Amino acid sequence: MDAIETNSLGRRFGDVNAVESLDLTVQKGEIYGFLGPNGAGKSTTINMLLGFTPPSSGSGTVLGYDLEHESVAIRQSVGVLPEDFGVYGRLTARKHVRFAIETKGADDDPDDLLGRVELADVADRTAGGFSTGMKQRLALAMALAGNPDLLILDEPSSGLDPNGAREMRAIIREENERGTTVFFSSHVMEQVEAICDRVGIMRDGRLIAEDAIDSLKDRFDADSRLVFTLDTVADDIVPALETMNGVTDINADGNDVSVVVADASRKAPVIEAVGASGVTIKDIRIDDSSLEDLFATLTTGERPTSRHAEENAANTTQLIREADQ
Ligand SMILES: Nc1ncnc2c1ncn2[C@@H]1O[C@H](COP(=O)(O)OP(=O)(O)OP(=O)(O)O)[C@@H](O)[C@H]1O
Repeated sequence: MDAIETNSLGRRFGDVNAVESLDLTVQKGEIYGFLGPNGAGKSTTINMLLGFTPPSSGSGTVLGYDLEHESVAIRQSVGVLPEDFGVYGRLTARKHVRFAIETKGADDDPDDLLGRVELADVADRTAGGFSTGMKQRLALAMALAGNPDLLILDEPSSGLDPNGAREMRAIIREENERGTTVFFSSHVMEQVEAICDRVGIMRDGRLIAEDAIDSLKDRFDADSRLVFTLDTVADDIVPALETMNGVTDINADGNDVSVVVADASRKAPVIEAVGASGVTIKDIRIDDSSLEDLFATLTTGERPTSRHAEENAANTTQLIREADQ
């Protein structure tokens, strides 16, 4: 049994097809990133999964429960972090969590749940004075009540600074390592690339791609760019590279030569060819397509226009990966 399965699930609001013919499969134990720009249909999908919005067509199950007829059981079994979560300013963190435990009819120790989100030290403080990151983590502690097999997190990192987002990712990973399936929606691509096993990308109510991130990059011809800084650019180097198999674009600018290859396996032959041409390579920079590029390609049909934006995206992803290690 999959954690989430939908079959041709759809929801219309008047003329708007908010979600259309959605076939989604989230396997047990995975971290699944549900991506899409504003208005793509992510929240409507989550609301249907939780039984808050009835579907106009199709069907689905969450943890084996039918989403139309067993939504109470779904809400009892799933931990949810809603996008618009608000705290009760005068209640302590512990009281928030105790409330969630009682609502679920569970018997967790509130301090244990607060410890799992790094809030044990502030259990007696009122939540009104918490930072955005602390509020998000408090909401996550509440979602953990009842030891859910599935966590549905709607934009869990929204409004967080890089440190807050990193803490959130570490906690999500820990919960996943305890065996919890995680389904989270986001439009922050780097967050998803840094943590998810698989992603599904929504556009205009439809799931336009679903796969492991690396496979998605392969499938959508994500390219790699090599930027060489040479001691001198010999006249024949650009024509020689142009004839190489897999090279799709070349630009020479001063002593910099930038070469785009269609897939990552073509990088090594290009580096060898430049080395063998007799020039001295002073520096090589490699930019692999990031999920940000892929997302832009899939959701707008265009590659990012600014090289700078691409570099930023690649660098940010790298920084997030390094920071998480
Ligand atoms: N209650 C509603 N009544 C009318 N239209 C709605 C309603 N809820 C959603 N929609 C429309 O359905 C489409 C999908 O919206 P949805 O909120 O699911 O997208 P989303 O991907 O979650 O976007 P965001 O990232 O902005 O939250 C949008 O065109 C939205 O305007």
